[in-house]
Amino acid sequence: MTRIGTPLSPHATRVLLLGSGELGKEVAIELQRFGVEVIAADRYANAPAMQVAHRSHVLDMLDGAAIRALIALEKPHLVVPEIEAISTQTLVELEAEGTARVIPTARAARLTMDREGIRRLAAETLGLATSPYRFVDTVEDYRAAVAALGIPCVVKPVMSSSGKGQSLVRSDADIDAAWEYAQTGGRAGAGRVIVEGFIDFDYEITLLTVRHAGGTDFCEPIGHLQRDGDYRESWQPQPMSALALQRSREIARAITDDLGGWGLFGVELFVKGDEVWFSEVSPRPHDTGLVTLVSQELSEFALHARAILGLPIHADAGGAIRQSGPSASCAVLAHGHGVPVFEGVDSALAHPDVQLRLFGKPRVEGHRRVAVTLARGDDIDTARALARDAAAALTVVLQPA
Ligand SMILES: Nc1ncnc2c1ncn2[C@@H]1O[C@H](COP(=O)(O)OP(=O)(O)OP(=O)(O)O)[C@@H](O)[C@H]1O
Ligand SMILES: NCC(=O)N[C@@H]1O[C@H](COP(=O)([O-])[O-])[C@@H](O)[C@H]1O
Ligand SMILES: [Mg+2]
Repeated sequence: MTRIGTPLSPHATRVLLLGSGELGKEVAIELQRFGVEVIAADRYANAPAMQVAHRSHVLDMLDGAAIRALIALEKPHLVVPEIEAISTQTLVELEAEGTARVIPTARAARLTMDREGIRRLAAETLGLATSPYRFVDTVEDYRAAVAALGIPCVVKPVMSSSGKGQSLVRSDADIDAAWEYAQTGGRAGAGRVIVEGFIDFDYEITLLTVRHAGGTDFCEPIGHLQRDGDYRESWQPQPMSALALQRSREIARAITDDLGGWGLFGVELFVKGDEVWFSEVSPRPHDTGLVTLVSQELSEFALHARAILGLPIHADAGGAIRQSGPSASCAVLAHGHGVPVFEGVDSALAHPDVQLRLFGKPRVEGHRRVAVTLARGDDIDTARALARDAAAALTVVLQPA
């Protein structure tokens, strides 16, 4: 029997979000709908999820003592990581002490924080197909890895996300710049790098996989387009051969069973014909899964909220979560410095099958995703075109604070 209390009372069910970006904002909204007391934390003030939480905290989440103090103060029933950049070692300790229940598990947060942890688990322990890879710490070892894996290859800091510090080495001329970018673009400064052989896939997917009290279920596959290692468009369902879908589900089940716990995972896979490679996994809602805000009755955020609370999730006879038909999302990026102001919001919403989320990020310094457009269509191409057109109708003006 699952019980949920009343927020802001001694009987509250408290959830602490570690990370408060656009994905956490939607999770917070879904938890609010169940009357959960939501506490949002991040490295900066007025982060998107903080704007819809009961209260918030600003801290360096890579500082273990700060995480420990926050959990001692708030005594959350559940700790929900929303980004990778957290002192996950502290989460492992707090979970072992019985002080915190981490979603899905502290070990999953620790392994996926670092590309080395999750890659060695997937490829070496579970024997899943991945790109060939090497981890290197010095420029000499890096050059040897590029020579061994061949060009093209992909270079990434072990601690980074959304393509930060990532490059595709297409020729000898790119080798040194890719190393430099990996040393400066990672989230934890200079450090270890993964060099991956390039997979010449036909398409790539995110297979949203939800582990819940009643078992494991899958969403329809989400296709996506990435540029500079960051997502620009996603759509659902991605057409796939029956065999490729079956293999994708087998890989997703293997990796999520090993990580364990309850919650929604984004399993990233490369597909060529019937062949499938594991790329990486987020033990939390995925940016490409923003499309589920219009493509599913229960979005990935609603599924995450249900799963972590131990509530029922229902799949259809084919084993997939109910889906509403061809849908797409398009990321809106801002470039420059200042406070976003969105012009043309009415034009973006001129079509009846288009929706929009403006994240409310307080500032942009450089490049930042600040909104997403969402569309339904008779087919994937129509949905994608509608989402792109809506994004093009928006102008993000960056104003002085
Ligand atoms: N070995 C590879 N071969 C071909 N393409 C790759 C390879 N590795 C990465 N890519 C491309 O770069 C994209 C981003 O890579 P990856 O998911 O590892 O980065 P990330 O920084 O973790 O991104 P995010 O946090 O948004 O998931 C992939 O979705 C894929 O399009
Ligand atoms: N690919 C991971 C991803 O999309 N994460 C999402 O982006 C936010 C960080 O955005 P920011 O860099 O603009 O602060 C995170 O908090 C999360 O919501
Ligand atoms: Mg990725």
